[in-house]
Formats: sequence, structure tokens, C-alpha cells
Amino acid sequence: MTEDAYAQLRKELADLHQVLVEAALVVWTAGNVSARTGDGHFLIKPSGVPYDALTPEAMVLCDLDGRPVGDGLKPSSDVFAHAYVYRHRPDVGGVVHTHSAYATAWAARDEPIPCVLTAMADEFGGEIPVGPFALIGGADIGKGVVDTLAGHRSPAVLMRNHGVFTIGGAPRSAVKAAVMCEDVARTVHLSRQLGEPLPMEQSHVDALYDRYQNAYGQ
Ligand SMILES: O=C(CO)[C@@H](O)[C@@H](O)COP(=O)(O)O
Repeated sequence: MTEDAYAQLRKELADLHQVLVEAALVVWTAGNVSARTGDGHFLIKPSGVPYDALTPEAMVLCDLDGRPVGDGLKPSSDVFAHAYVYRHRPDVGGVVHTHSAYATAWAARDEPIPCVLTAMADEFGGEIPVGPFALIGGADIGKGVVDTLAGHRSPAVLMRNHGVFTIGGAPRSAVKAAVMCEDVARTVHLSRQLGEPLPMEQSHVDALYDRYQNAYGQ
């Protein structure tokens, strides 16, 4: 990648962290976004740095084993999880992790979010599944993300007792999935306060997913 392309990606990554803040998906320093560079590396947020100090230059360049390249800040604690996803999902260009409140509440209960809304069918194509618990700091979280999402159309997974991981072809798509995940986690939770939400027919879920993925928008 050219220096200009790197500079642009660093800026995009810094800006996407601000989107997480604006959407109230993260607090303090918890949560991170990474972006595949296209030349066998990825950029990721540095560990424990407050969001208002996340400049483009602060983003840490790592190889696909999660090892930082060159000098700089220490990468996110989730660097090996992100690296695992990039190694095993060549289609993924961006990964996001948050502890967004409603979705993480479902994760704490080890309960998938059932597909009971058109917005869920559109973006997730079915339920949002739960992945296994894994300690922070290793690749096990990444393996849990990859293994769980293999059986789903969803770009989001609720990691048990932890929080949300989302993937996308580009970092912005992964951020979008994180925003949508929290939105539907909240709505389905609210619906359950009123009674049991009604399931949707599989053929309707399929039709909605197809329309949104292939025909929606400009
Ligand atoms: O999930 C957790 C901790 O529970 C971490 O991902 C989170 O605090 C973010 O840490 P980093 O600042 O990215 O190292």
C-alpha cells in the first residue's frame, strides 16, 4: 500500500472509533476497531488509550499473527482475536468489538437474539448467535467468533459473558453491524417486556435479507 493509502486508512480507523463513541456503543477505553491493510497486515486501536486521544498516527500496524510492526504504542488487548479472524476469513476487511449495553446483556445471559424484526432479517439474515466464553488476550476469542459465525449469515456474534464482535468486508460495514446489533438488541429486549415477540417465517426472513443485501439503496 502507498503511504497515502495508509494515511487514509489510519484516518478512517480513527474516525470510526468516534462513530462508536457517538453511537454510545463504548465507554472509557473498552472496545476497538481494526482494518485490514491489503498487504498482509492490519491496523488496530492501541490498548487503553482514551477515544479522544485516538489520532490516526496512534493506530498500531500489526502482522496477521498480531505482532506489532515497528515502533509505536502497544496494540489492543484483542489484537490476537482480530488477527485470528483476518487469518481465517479472507473476506473480512474490518473487525469491531464493543460492550454495547443491550447486546452485552444478551451475551451475559448466553442467549441469542431471535430474528423477530425486519431490520434483523435485513442486516443479520436470522438470529444473532452467541459464541463461547474465552479469556481476553489470546486467539481463542477470534476462534470463537469465526467458528460461531460459520453457521450464520449474521456479521455479529455475542461472545458469552463478554460483548459483541462484528465483521465486515470493510471496517465501516463492521461498525454498521455493531450499531445495528445494539439497536435490535434493545428493541427485542423492549418487546419482551410486553410479552413474547412473534417469530418470523423463514421465507420472509430470506426474502428480506435478499432484498436488503442485493437491491436496497442506491
Ligand atoms: O473486552 C475487553 C475487556 O473486557 C477489552 O477488549 C477492552 O477493554 C478493550 O481493550 P483495549 O483498550 O482495546 O486493549
